[in-house]
Amino acid sequence: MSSLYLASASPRRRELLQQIGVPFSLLAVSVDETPLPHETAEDYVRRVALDKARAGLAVLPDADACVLAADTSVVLDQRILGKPADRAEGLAMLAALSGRSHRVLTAIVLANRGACEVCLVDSEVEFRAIDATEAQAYWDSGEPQDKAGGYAIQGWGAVFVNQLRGSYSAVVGLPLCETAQLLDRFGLPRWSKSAG
Ligand SMILES: Cc1cn([C@H]2C[C@H](O)[C@@H](COP(=O)(O)OP(=O)(O)OP(=O)(O)O)O2)c(=O)[nH]c1=O
Repeated sequence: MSSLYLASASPRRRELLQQIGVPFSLLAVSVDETPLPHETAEDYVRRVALDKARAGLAVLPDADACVLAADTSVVLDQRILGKPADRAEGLAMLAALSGRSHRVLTAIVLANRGACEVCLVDSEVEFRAIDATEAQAYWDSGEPQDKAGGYAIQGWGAVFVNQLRGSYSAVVGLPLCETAQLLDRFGLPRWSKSAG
């Protein structure tokens, strides 16, 4: 049976994959995450996830192994919100997200040397209004800094979310239902397959 490498430095993705009982090793990859001019948000997350998977395949220690990679972006009015570069950008993101709905796009890629599958998961998150004092306190907590859109639904940021339509695990960074389906297609083990 071939082994699986997760091409990610995200502790969230690692924890989510562990949650469904998948044996895997980690691969460190680094790709350029700058959006291309006129690129749609959907094309952007797909491309970046594919780039991460390709970068993983290029450094695979085992030629028969598979690579899993993902990319998550918050999208507001077609605008891609990545990780905030600094406090000012983080506060501007929270102000823009306050009191309205946005989309969270997560693309996952599972690939080996002979096959490559991509899946895009689109979720909608609605925030209640956030005032400036609360936004500043939230930024100062340190939680938003390495998160797309400058918040974490799995952390203190949960208090902003009054509605979610879609996949909670996709918003956190790895859609588990779709990931399990891809793993099954590649014949890779997860809890229900290995049980018994
Ligand atoms: C919206 C949202 C994002 N995030 C995180 C998930 C991702 O780690 C991060 C989006 O950035 P990504 O570039 O998708 O991932 P990453 O750089 O953290 O990790 P990798 O090495 O796999 O490229 O934002 C949350 O943890 N919670 C949330 O609610």
